[in-house]
Amino acid sequence: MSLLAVDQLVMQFGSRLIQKDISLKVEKGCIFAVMGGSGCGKSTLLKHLVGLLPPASGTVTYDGVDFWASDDAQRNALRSRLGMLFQSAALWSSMTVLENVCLPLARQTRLDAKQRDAKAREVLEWVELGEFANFYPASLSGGMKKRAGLARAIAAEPPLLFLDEPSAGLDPISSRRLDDLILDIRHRTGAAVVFVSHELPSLFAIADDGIFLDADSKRPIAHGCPRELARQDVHPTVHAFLHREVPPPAAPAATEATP
Ligand SMILES: Nc1ncnc2c1ncn2[C@@H]1O[C@H](COP(=O)(O)OP(=O)(O)OP(=O)(O)O)[C@@H](O)[C@H]1O
Repeated sequence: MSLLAVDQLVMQFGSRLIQKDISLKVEKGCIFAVMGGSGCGKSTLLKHLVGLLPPASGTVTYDGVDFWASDDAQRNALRSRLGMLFQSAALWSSMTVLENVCLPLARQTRLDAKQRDAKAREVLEWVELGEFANFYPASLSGGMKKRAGLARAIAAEPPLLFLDEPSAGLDPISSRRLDDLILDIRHRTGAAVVFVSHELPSLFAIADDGIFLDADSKRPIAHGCPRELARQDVHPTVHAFLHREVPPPAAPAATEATP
């Protein structure tokens, strides 16, 4: 049974279709990339997966339990097994970095205050922010905020982590450090990671599997490891994305000949 399985998911806002036919599986320890051009629906897909937004149809199952068919108590139990890093890191600005990282420990574990403090400090050391535990988010750089958000996402050691563009806006060295950190988290905790990214170096360096969502046809047009997809004969849009090329113009739609 897969840690996460998505079957025939349809994403829609009102009558506006965003994506359909989304099916995927994520196994323990897998780093899974959600790829696609801007606006194709990657962040929306993550929202459906982490329980923030119900899909129009289709199923999302965790260890065989259908998330959206579950009752509130079951959903909350499933949500507590997921860690999430939002694009903006979404740290609480009125709390110190340490307090931010303690939050999921208070909600999702039975640790007492002293144990929570010790665990949060350990995780902050891990992301190299040990010295910044008592800083407020406003006094951190963009890369440090991302790492603080990552520390908060992993603190309770969830088996599944969702990261929305973790390296967006980072310089190449910070981005590389974040990639190494994600690999290290997988190595240390065995967690699976689902991440959205446009960053080719990150996609090639860390993803084992993935899905490519196409904005034009509004459905996935490739499944697989980005490194392997880059070597294969794939849809021209996927090829252009993975090789950083301008895609060839789409063939004009067939029209009836006029006399
Ligand atoms: N709450 C909403 N209501 C209506 N439409 C929305 C909402 N959220 C997103 N959309 C639309 O859904 C589409 C997909 O948005 P989404 O943010 O998921 O794309 P994305 O692939 O993550 O984009 P990017 O790579 O630019 O971050 C967009 O056209 C967006 O305008």
